[in-house]
Amino acid sequence: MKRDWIATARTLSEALPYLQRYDGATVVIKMGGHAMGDDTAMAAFARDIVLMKQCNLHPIIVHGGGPQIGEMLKRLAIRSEFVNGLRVTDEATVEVVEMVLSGRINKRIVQAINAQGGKAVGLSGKDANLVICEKAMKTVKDPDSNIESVLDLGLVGEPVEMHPEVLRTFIESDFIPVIAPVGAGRNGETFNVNGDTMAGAIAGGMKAERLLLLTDVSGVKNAEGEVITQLTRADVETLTREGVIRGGMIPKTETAMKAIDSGVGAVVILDGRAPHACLLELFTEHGAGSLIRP
Ligand SMILES: Nc1ncnc2c1ncn2[C@@H]1O[C@H](COP(=O)(O)OP(=O)(O)O)[C@@H](O)[C@H]1O
Ligand SMILES: CC(=O)N[C@@H](CCC(=O)OP(=O)(O)O)C(=O)O
Repeated sequence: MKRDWIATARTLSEALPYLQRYDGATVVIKMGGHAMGDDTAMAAFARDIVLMKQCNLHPIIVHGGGPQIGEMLKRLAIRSEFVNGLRVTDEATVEVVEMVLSGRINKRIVQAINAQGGKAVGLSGKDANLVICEKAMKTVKDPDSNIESVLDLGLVGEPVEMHPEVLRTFIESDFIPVIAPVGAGRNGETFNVNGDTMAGAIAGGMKAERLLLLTDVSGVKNAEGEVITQLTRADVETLTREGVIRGGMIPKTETAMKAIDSGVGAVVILDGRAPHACLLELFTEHGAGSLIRP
């Protein structure tokens, strides 16, 4: 028993250099819909976020909710399809997307953080014009003919303008922002934004030290299924061309590249279902997942 206490004290002591490194740092944490666990796992995640804030880090949470949107669309008998990890979104779909993301999921996370003694505030890209979007224009290249075509994904938004002042105000007053990936259009449209894309835009706008993308795999895997611990831009391009990075991993790696170009210190793609994933990544030498840095 005594030895356990000493080990606990040693772990706390070993956190000192990391606490010093991240003192006052902004860390954007994106929790994917697949990484959201049951109430116990959510409470543990929320506790770790409150601990970070207590240690003078400034966590900003951006969440997804793809599987939960999918369930609701199914109940409402609305068909849905994904192209390159993005949901083709019509008017009926975007209504459901906003309801599920800004409503149920956002408030679940807010409540979980508040239950641990934090002060969380739920927002979407619409609040204070945080994230203004335009219709996403995605191009795909046919690998055989090399011909490029533009995809029409409907009301899928690409962030084009950020107004992060509201986040700074909240952070300075010790609030923890929890952001749903819904964006405002310039002509009153509501846009469905991929959660990773939203997290990247927020991290870029805030020049965050770290962007953590929490998902349901332990990192970016190679063709043999092994996690690649460090990735360069060239690695990402090759793996995507070869189809090893596909589906939901495409918006994550694209986001990582863009975030780094906008001044984010580093991006980590890691398994959010692992207990204390964020604390291990930030405060110990046992960081897990795939690290992408400039
Ligand atoms: N090279 C790869 N390495 C790891 N996962 C990959 C890769 N290519 C595709 N994936 C898929 O991407 C998924 C993560 O994306 P997604 O389902 O959108 O997660 P989230 O809901 O957490 O955003 C993984 O569960 C995996 O099936
Ligand atoms: C355009 C687009 O695909 N939007 C996503 C938004 C939610 C999301 O990104 O959720 P995850 O992080 O859990 O995947 C969607 O409709 O599913």
